Amino acid sequence: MSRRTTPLQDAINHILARRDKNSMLEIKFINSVKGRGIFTLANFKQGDFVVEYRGELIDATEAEHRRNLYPSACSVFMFEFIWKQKTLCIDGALEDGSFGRLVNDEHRTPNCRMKLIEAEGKPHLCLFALKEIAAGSEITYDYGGKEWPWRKKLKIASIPSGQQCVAEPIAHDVEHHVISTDSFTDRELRAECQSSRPTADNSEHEVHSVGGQHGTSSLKELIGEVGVQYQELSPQAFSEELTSESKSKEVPQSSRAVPNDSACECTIHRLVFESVKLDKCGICHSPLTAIRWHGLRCKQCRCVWHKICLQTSSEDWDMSDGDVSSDEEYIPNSASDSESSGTELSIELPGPSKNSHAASMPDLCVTFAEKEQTMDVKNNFEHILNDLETTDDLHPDQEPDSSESCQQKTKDACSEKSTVDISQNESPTKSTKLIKSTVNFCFACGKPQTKFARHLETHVNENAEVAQVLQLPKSSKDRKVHLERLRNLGNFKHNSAVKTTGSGCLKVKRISKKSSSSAETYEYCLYCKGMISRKEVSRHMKRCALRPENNAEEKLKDRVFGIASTQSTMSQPISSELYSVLGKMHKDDVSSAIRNDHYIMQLAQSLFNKHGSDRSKHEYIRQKVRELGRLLVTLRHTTRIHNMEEAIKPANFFILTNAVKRVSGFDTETSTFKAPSLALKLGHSLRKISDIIMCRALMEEDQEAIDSIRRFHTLHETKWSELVSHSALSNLSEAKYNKVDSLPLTRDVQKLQLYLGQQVESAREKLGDNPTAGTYAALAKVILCQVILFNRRREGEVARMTVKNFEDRDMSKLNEDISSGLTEVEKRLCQQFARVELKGKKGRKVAVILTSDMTDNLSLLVSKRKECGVSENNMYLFAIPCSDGHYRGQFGQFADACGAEHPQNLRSTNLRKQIATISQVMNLKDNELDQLADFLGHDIRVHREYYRLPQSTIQLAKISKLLMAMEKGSVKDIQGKTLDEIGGMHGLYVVKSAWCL
Ligand SMILES: C[S@@+](CC[C@H](N)C(=O)[O-])C[C@H]1O[C@@H](n2cnc3c(N)ncnc32)[C@H](O)[C@@H]1O
Repeated sequence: MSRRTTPLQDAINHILARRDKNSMLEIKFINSVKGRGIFTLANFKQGDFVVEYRGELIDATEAEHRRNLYPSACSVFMFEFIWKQKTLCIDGALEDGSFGRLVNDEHRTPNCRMKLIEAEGKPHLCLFALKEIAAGSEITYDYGGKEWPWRKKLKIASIPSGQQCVAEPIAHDVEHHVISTDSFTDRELRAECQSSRPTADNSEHEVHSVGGQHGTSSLKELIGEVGVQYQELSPQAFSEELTSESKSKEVPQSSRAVPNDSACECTIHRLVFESVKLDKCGICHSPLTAIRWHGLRCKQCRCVWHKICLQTSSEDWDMSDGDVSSDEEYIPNSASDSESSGTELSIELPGPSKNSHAASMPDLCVTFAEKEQTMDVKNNFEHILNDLETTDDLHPDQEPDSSESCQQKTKDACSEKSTVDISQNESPTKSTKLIKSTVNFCFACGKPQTKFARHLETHVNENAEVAQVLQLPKSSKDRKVHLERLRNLGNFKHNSAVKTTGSGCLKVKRISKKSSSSAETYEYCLYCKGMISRKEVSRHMKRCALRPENNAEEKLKDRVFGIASTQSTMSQPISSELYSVLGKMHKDDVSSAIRNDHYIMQLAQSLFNKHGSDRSKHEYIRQKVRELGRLLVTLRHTTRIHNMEEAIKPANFFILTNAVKRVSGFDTETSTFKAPSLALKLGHSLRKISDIIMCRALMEEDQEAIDSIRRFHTLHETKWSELVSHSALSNLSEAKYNKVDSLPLTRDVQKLQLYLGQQVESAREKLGDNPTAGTYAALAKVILCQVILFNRRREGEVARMTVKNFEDRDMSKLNEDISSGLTEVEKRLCQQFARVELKGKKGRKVAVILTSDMTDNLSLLVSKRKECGVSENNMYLFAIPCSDGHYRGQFGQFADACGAEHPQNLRSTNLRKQIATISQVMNLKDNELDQLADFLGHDIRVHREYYRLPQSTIQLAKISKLLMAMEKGSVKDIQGKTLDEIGGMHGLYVVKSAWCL
């Protein structure tokens, strides 16, 4: 009996294979504070190897160098330890899809413990189960140390985790003794796991020695060892650790929660509002994107945060200094100037963090309602975060309120409550907070302003548009309209950045008290670009001062889509026609993700540019973008990637492929996809998106982005096939193995033909007697099937035939010269039949032949359109009354009713196969076969390859004759004969052949 692999061996196997236990573990997004975590899919036993903390092994100097280079959110992944008297580090900053780097801290009841394992002469960090771990549990271990902010017993755990970047490496509680694979046995490991199960009180101090130094040290010794280890690892960090300790004693209780960033010693952050590029928010860790976003940066420690993240965690921050003004621009306190709209709002974005904010963070607005906290925050954040001021709703089309009345409203609102949390009425899952604001973002410099018109004066010399607007008379309507436009433009740009990065606050134009507070319920006005509640947007657009006169005919019902329609000179504008195409999608998180992703919308626009004029392709466009939308939703749920631009980054390639596999139902055990074609389609779409980003980068001359996309292309070309498409293609072809052919029987087809003929007759009579939408529909549906069946044409091609196609049918007389080459029967047929040309698959011209009866019936149908309620705008011949669509040629109901033996085989695809196959039996000449293929709209190559006698039949009936002849050694008998001719002569062999025994 084979021995069970020991945990140690198991660890080493996984180390050497650089593999995680993919079938036993999974990544899950927990909340925006903790981020992702690793969860079990199966049970683990005590002592089992769970996962390796993989990354790049580097020395202390390189680690130091990288720590200075990395944004703080990346350096939390650097895990330092001592090995053979040397300080080394595993740098897990690269999002390589491995699991170990995502395991979170738990110091009271961790279920795993970190061990050093030596394999191939190198140290590896591995987690082993401290106890039985049931499926569905989060894997945790004790990071060690004491100063992790999330451990503090404060109300929230929302301290910027990125802040511990420098202190973190020394705080990871890895065993500081090297565990050599020689001296370290599994028994020891298991025993050690048992003995080292930490208790709530002492877990932080427990360090166990195994391997070289067996036995357990006393607590005192261990604390000493940890101290020594601190000094050995990073003296600077150690002293900073001490400094922060002592500082925490000096500052008031509330400031203890200020992240003790040992790099900056910031107990008080000095915030400025800045446009940042590569840094991740210190709280939610997103985004890391080439697109700039607006964040608050501490002037001292250079850390950045999203405004909303900071707001949410602000109750634990000591900002007593109050120095939170921008470097260049002081943002005044509250009063809006006469030209500030004073009506703006900020909305927290929906997204992966939405629920988690609701679940795990204190509700900011509720917190502010508590008196003491309100004072703290008001004193310290007001200048920058004055979104929290309240003003009443204003209609933007109305004249703005005077500053006095605005202030009065502010006071009124404040007296009720410091802020108004409209979302409190909403369900907890829809926890979008609406925070009233007087801030507008300047379109020129991107900074938030409360005195917008006054601020614009600073741009008067550099921007002709601003100069023009500001020279208009102060109280003129024109000036107000143009200021409003510029205000919206700045907010629109801001929102675009927020949406692209997937996090932050959206500025909306005004809030409807009736409507939901979810950001998804806000849309853009096509004219002024103001963001308005969906319910009100049509009404607003009718009256929008910026609506051009020639837009009067524009259908206001057309959906105004989301913010991803970001219009920049480097991206193509999203057309209102595309909005209405996408507006027909089912409203769910996928469609929301689509409309809020800039590059999915850009891809949709490209598809629309190509195929938009063909209405039948609209569904295809929707399908394409929905595939990507599903991928994006998966990425958002399982990773920190929020948008397609981030997903396309080379560093995220593995994450992306994993997400594609997940969406396509990849099973790691069997290496099969549930939806292999989806995986392939996503590969193509991602490539297209990367091309779109490349185009933008080329236009912007953004070398960084160009290089990044080139690297992505290289990865896509070299790795995609290995990771995704190869398996997907094999799955697809394997699915066709041994598939039973389901060709319809000729007698079934005849029954169907007969039945359809009868149905046409009765439907025709009914329509003649009583022309209603119902009788019209009955005739349209049955003739459609009749035409499809007769022509063996693709269902969609006939169904999309237009009235014009029908009216333009070829009714010309037969050319005399041509007719001389035809037989009598053929001539008669030409006189009887009409031929209609249509656009078929891949834009090929295909023909439909109509018998004289069919032509008569279709003419009747056309003549009754108006009476039966078919809209004049509906161009389809088989139009649905009161709709702009057409009927589908579905045989199902007719096939069931006609008495066929195998009604399930009576489908348009099978009927096409039947004619193609029977044509083989007829032994048509090559040119005849090509004519048939042309008529059927088949690519000739495809036709020859696929629509012949079922391969099995050909092999059994024909090739076998050849093989048997060869087996019998009678090759000379079959010389010069076709496969068919061999038949009779060698029939005898069939019985005698060994092949048949
Ligand atoms: C090595 S990473 C772990 C993976 C991380 N959760 C992620 O999604 O990338 C360490 C970071 O995770 C977060 N973290 C780990 N344990 C946590 C806990 N118990 N509570 C809150 N945040 C935690 C902190 O932000 C920390 O800086």
